Amino acid sequence: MSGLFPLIAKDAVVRRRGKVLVGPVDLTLQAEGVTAVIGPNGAGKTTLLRMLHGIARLSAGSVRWNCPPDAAQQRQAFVFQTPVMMRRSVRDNIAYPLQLIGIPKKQARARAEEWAERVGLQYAMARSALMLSGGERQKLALARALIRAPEVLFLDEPCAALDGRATREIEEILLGAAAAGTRLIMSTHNMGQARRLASEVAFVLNGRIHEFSAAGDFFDGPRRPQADAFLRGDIVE
Ligand SMILES: Nc1ncnc2c1ncn2[C@@H]1O[C@H](COP(=O)(O)OP(=O)(O)OP(=O)(O)O)[C@@H](O)[C@H]1O
Repeated sequence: MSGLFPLIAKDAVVRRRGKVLVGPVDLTLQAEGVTAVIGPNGAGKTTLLRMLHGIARLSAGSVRWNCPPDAAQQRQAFVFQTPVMMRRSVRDNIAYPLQLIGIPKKQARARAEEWAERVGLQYAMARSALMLSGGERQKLALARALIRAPEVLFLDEPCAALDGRATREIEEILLGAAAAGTRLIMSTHNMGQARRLASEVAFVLNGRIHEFSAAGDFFDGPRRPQADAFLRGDIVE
Protein backbone atom coordinates (compact mmCIF):
# COMPACT_ATOMS: atom_id res chain seq x y z
CA MET A 1 0.00 0.00 0.00
CA SER A 2 1.47 3.34 -1.03
CA GLY A 3 1.70 6.23 1.43
CA LEU A 4 -1.24 8.61 1.66
CA PHE A 5 0.99 11.66 1.64
CA PRO A 6 1.75 14.16 0.36
CA LEU A 7 -1.67 15.76 0.35
CA ILE A 8 -1.63 18.44 -2.32
CA ALA A 9 -4.27 21.14 -2.71
CA LYS A 10 -3.97 23.27 -5.82
CA ASP A 11 -6.06 26.39 -6.36
CA ALA A 12 -8.76 24.66 -4.31
CA VAL A 13 -11.92 26.70 -3.77
CA VAL A 14 -15.17 26.04 -1.90
CA ARG A 15 -17.88 28.46 -2.92
CA ARG A 16 -21.47 28.41 -1.71
CA ARG A 17 -24.28 30.65 -2.95
CA GLY A 18 -21.82 32.74 -4.88
CA LYS A 19 -19.58 33.37 -1.88
CA VAL A 20 -16.06 32.01 -1.56
CA LEU A 21 -15.81 30.30 1.82
CA VAL A 22 -12.32 28.95 1.30
CA GLY A 23 -9.66 29.48 -1.30
CA PRO A 24 -7.96 29.53 -3.53
CA VAL A 25 -5.74 27.31 -1.40
CA ASP A 26 -2.35 25.92 -2.39
CA LEU A 27 -1.07 23.62 0.29
CA THR A 28 1.16 20.58 0.56
CA LEU A 29 1.04 18.47 3.70
CA GLN A 30 3.69 15.84 4.35
CA ALA A 31 3.33 12.60 6.28
CA GLU A 32 4.92 13.83 9.49
CA GLY A 33 3.68 16.13 12.18
CA VAL A 34 0.61 17.72 13.72
CA THR A 35 -0.98 20.61 11.85
CA ALA A 36 -2.94 23.25 13.76
CA VAL A 37 -5.37 25.32 11.71
CA ILE A 38 -5.96 28.59 13.50
CA GLY A 39 -7.65 31.90 12.77
CA PRO A 40 -10.58 34.07 13.81
CA ASN A 41 -14.23 32.96 13.94
CA GLY A 42 -15.69 32.44 10.51
CA ALA A 43 -12.26 32.49 8.82
CA GLY A 44 -12.96 29.17 7.13
CA LYS A 45 -11.12 26.66 9.33
CA THR A 46 -13.92 24.10 9.44
CA THR A 47 -14.56 24.42 5.73
CA LEU A 48 -10.85 24.00 5.02
CA LEU A 49 -10.73 20.79 7.06
CA ARG A 50 -13.85 19.47 5.35
CA MET A 51 -12.38 20.35 1.98
CA LEU A 52 -9.12 18.52 2.67
CA HIS A 53 -11.03 15.52 4.02
CA GLY A 54 -13.13 15.44 0.87
CA ILE A 55 -16.57 16.10 2.34
CA ALA A 56 -16.92 19.70 1.12
CA ARG A 57 -17.52 19.76 -2.61
CA LEU A 58 -14.85 21.67 -4.50
CA SER A 59 -15.96 24.54 -6.72
CA ALA A 60 -12.56 24.77 -8.41
CA GLY A 61 -9.06 23.34 -8.18
CA SER A 62 -8.06 20.00 -6.73
CA VAL A 63 -7.21 18.18 -3.51
CA ARG A 64 -5.23 15.01 -4.07
CA TRP A 65 -3.75 12.34 -1.89
CA ASN A 66 -1.03 10.01 -3.06
CA CYS A 67 -3.61 7.30 -3.78
CA PRO A 68 -7.06 7.08 -5.40
CA PRO A 69 -9.81 9.08 -3.61
CA ASP A 70 -11.86 6.07 -2.46
CA ALA A 71 -8.85 4.40 -0.91
CA ALA A 72 -7.78 7.69 0.67
CA GLN A 73 -11.22 8.13 2.22
CA GLN A 74 -10.99 4.71 3.91
CA ARG A 75 -7.73 5.70 5.56
CA GLN A 76 -9.01 8.89 7.21
CA ALA A 77 -11.34 9.86 10.03
CA PHE A 78 -12.94 13.14 11.09
CA VAL A 79 -14.02 14.20 14.57
CA PHE A 80 -16.63 16.92 14.32
CA GLN A 81 -16.97 19.80 16.76
CA THR A 82 -20.23 18.36 18.06
CA PRO A 83 -19.98 14.62 17.57
CA VAL A 84 -23.21 12.79 16.81
CA MET A 85 -23.97 10.00 19.28
CA MET A 86 -26.09 7.01 18.38
CA ARG A 87 -28.93 6.36 20.81
CA ARG A 88 -27.13 3.24 22.04
CA SER A 89 -24.54 2.26 24.61
CA VAL A 90 -21.05 3.71 24.69
CA ARG A 91 -19.78 0.22 23.83
CA ASP A 92 -21.96 0.00 20.72
CA ASN A 93 -21.00 3.51 19.64
CA ILE A 94 -17.29 2.74 19.84
CA ALA A 95 -17.67 -0.66 18.14
CA TYR A 96 -19.87 0.64 15.33
CA PRO A 97 -17.17 1.61 12.77
CA LEU A 98 -15.77 -1.92 12.97
CA GLN A 99 -19.17 -3.49 12.46
CA LEU A 100 -19.65 -1.26 9.44
CA ILE A 101 -16.67 -2.93 7.79
CA GLY A 102 -17.96 -6.40 8.60
CA ILE A 103 -16.04 -7.27 11.76
CA PRO A 104 -18.15 -9.65 13.86
CA LYS A 105 -19.94 -8.09 16.82
CA LYS A 106 -18.05 -9.99 19.49
CA GLN A 107 -14.68 -9.03 18.08
CA ALA A 108 -15.77 -5.43 17.53
CA ARG A 109 -16.95 -5.20 21.13
CA ALA A 110 -13.66 -6.61 22.42
CA ARG A 111 -11.76 -3.95 20.47
CA ALA A 112 -14.19 -1.33 21.80
CA GLU A 113 -13.25 -2.41 25.35
CA GLU A 114 -9.58 -1.85 24.56
CA TRP A 115 -10.27 1.59 23.16
CA ALA A 116 -12.55 2.54 26.03
CA GLU A 117 -9.69 1.77 28.35
CA ARG A 118 -7.25 3.83 26.33
CA VAL A 119 -9.49 6.89 26.41
CA GLY A 120 -10.61 6.31 30.01
CA LEU A 121 -14.26 5.44 29.38
CA GLN A 122 -14.30 1.84 30.56
CA TYR A 123 -16.52 2.74 33.53
CA ALA A 124 -19.21 4.04 31.14
CA MET A 125 -19.44 1.23 28.60
CA ALA A 126 -23.00 0.20 29.40
CA ARG A 127 -24.34 3.75 29.62
CA SER A 128 -26.33 5.41 26.93
CA ALA A 129 -24.00 7.62 24.89
CA LEU A 130 -26.64 10.34 25.12
CA MET A 131 -26.01 10.62 28.88
CA LEU A 132 -22.33 11.49 28.57
CA SER A 133 -20.75 14.81 29.53
CA GLY A 134 -19.08 16.98 26.91
CA GLY A 135 -15.61 15.66 27.73
CA GLU A 136 -16.82 12.06 27.71
CA ARG A 137 -18.49 12.58 24.36
CA GLN A 138 -15.25 13.82 22.88
CA LYS A 139 -13.41 10.81 24.28
CA LEU A 140 -16.02 8.53 22.76
CA ALA A 141 -15.71 10.34 19.44
CA LEU A 142 -11.94 9.89 19.54
CA ALA A 143 -12.15 6.19 20.39
CA ARG A 144 -14.68 5.71 17.58
CA ALA A 145 -12.42 7.55 15.14
CA LEU A 146 -9.19 5.84 16.20
CA ILE A 147 -10.53 2.28 16.43
CA ARG A 148 -9.98 1.82 12.71
CA ALA A 149 -6.39 3.08 13.01
CA PRO A 150 -6.76 5.92 10.51
CA GLU A 151 -3.57 7.25 8.98
CA VAL A 152 -5.01 10.75 9.16
CA LEU A 153 -7.37 12.20 11.72
CA PHE A 154 -9.03 15.55 11.15
CA LEU A 155 -10.37 17.26 14.26
CA ASP A 156 -12.54 20.35 14.34
CA GLU A 157 -12.06 22.12 17.68
CA PRO A 158 -11.81 18.91 19.69
CA CYS A 159 -11.75 20.72 23.02
CA ALA A 160 -14.24 23.54 22.43
CA ALA A 161 -16.20 24.18 25.62
CA LEU A 162 -14.20 21.69 27.69
CA ASP A 163 -12.53 22.56 30.96
CA GLY A 164 -8.80 22.34 31.58
CA ARG A 165 -8.81 18.81 32.89
CA ALA A 166 -10.88 17.36 30.04
CA THR A 167 -8.73 19.30 27.58
CA ARG A 168 -5.57 17.81 29.07
CA GLU A 169 -7.02 14.30 28.87
CA ILE A 170 -8.04 14.77 25.24
CA GLU A 171 -4.59 16.16 24.41
CA GLU A 172 -2.98 13.10 25.96
CA ILE A 173 -5.10 10.85 23.76
CA LEU A 174 -4.15 12.92 20.72
CA LEU A 175 -0.46 12.79 21.54
CA GLY A 176 -0.76 9.02 21.96
CA ALA A 177 -2.42 8.73 18.56
CA ALA A 178 0.26 10.89 16.97
CA ALA A 179 3.00 8.81 18.60
CA ALA A 180 1.33 5.68 17.23
CA GLY A 181 1.54 7.11 13.72
CA THR A 182 -1.75 8.92 13.10
CA ARG A 183 -1.28 12.22 11.28
CA LEU A 184 -3.34 14.92 13.03
CA ILE A 185 -4.81 17.94 11.28
CA MET A 186 -6.87 20.01 13.70
CA SER A 187 -8.49 23.38 14.12
CA THR A 188 -8.27 25.08 17.47
CA HIS A 189 -9.02 28.41 19.09
CA ASN A 190 -6.77 27.52 21.96
CA MET A 191 -3.30 28.91 21.29
CA GLY A 192 -1.91 27.05 24.29
CA GLN A 193 -3.15 23.85 22.71
CA ALA A 194 -1.66 24.76 19.33
CA ARG A 195 1.69 25.40 21.01
CA ARG A 196 1.52 22.14 22.96
CA LEU A 197 0.50 19.89 20.09
CA ALA A 198 1.35 21.37 16.73
CA SER A 199 4.51 21.00 14.70
CA GLU A 200 3.16 23.28 11.98
CA VAL A 201 0.55 26.00 11.82
CA ALA A 202 -1.81 27.12 9.06
CA PHE A 203 -3.15 30.59 9.85
CA VAL A 204 -6.45 31.13 8.05
CA LEU A 205 -8.04 34.50 7.39
CA ASN A 206 -10.95 35.24 5.06
CA GLY A 207 -10.81 31.74 3.60
CA ARG A 208 -7.13 31.96 2.65
CA ILE A 209 -4.07 30.45 4.26
CA HIS A 210 -2.18 33.60 5.16
CA GLU A 211 0.75 31.86 6.73
CA PHE A 212 1.93 28.27 6.87
CA SER A 213 4.99 27.74 9.06
CA ALA A 214 6.72 25.45 11.49
CA ALA A 215 4.99 25.96 14.83
CA GLY A 216 8.14 27.20 16.58
CA ASP A 217 8.75 29.83 13.92
CA PHE A 218 5.12 30.87 13.89
CA PHE A 219 4.83 31.38 17.63
CA ASP A 220 8.27 32.98 17.94
CA GLY A 221 7.61 35.54 15.23
CA PRO A 222 4.87 35.23 12.63
CA ARG A 223 5.79 36.68 9.25
CA ARG A 224 2.45 38.29 8.51
CA PRO A 225 1.16 41.29 10.48
CA GLN A 226 -2.35 39.80 10.68
CA ALA A 227 -0.97 36.63 12.27
CA ASP A 228 1.06 38.69 14.69
CA ALA A 229 -2.02 40.74 15.62
CA PHE A 230 -4.07 37.55 16.04
CA LEU A 231 -1.50 36.07 18.40
CA ARG A 232 -1.49 39.28 20.43
CA GLY A 233 -5.25 38.89 20.84
CA ASP A 234 -6.25 41.76 18.57
CA ILE A 235 -9.40 41.52 16.48
CA VAL A 236 -8.33 40.56 12.98
CA GLU A 237 -10.66 40.76 10.00
N1 LIG B 1 -22.81 25.57 3.73
C1 LIG B 1 -22.56 26.87 3.86
N2 LIG B 1 -23.23 27.77 3.10
C2 LIG B 1 -22.99 29.09 3.20
N3 LIG B 1 -22.08 29.61 4.05
C3 LIG B 1 -21.40 28.78 4.85
C4 LIG B 1 -21.59 27.36 4.79
N4 LIG B 1 -20.74 26.79 5.69
C5 LIG B 1 -20.06 27.79 6.26
N5 LIG B 1 -20.44 28.98 5.77
C6 LIG B 1 -19.86 30.31 6.10
O1 LIG B 1 -18.49 30.25 5.69
C7 LIG B 1 -17.66 30.98 6.58
C8 LIG B 1 -16.56 30.07 7.12
O2 LIG B 1 -17.15 29.12 8.02
P1 LIG B 1 -16.29 28.06 8.83
O3 LIG B 1 -17.23 27.33 9.73
O4 LIG B 1 -15.47 27.28 7.90
O5 LIG B 1 -15.33 29.03 9.71
P2 LIG B 1 -14.50 28.71 11.02
O6 LIG B 1 -13.21 29.41 10.86
O7 LIG B 1 -14.44 27.25 11.26
O8 LIG B 1 -15.36 29.42 12.13
P3 LIG B 1 -15.45 29.16 13.73
O9 LIG B 1 -14.10 29.50 14.27
O10 LIG B 1 -16.48 30.17 14.16
O11 LIG B 1 -15.86 27.74 13.92
C9 LIG B 1 -18.58 31.54 7.65
O12 LIG B 1 -18.90 32.85 7.27
C10 LIG B 1 -19.82 30.66 7.58
O13 LIG B 1 -20.96 31.33 7.98
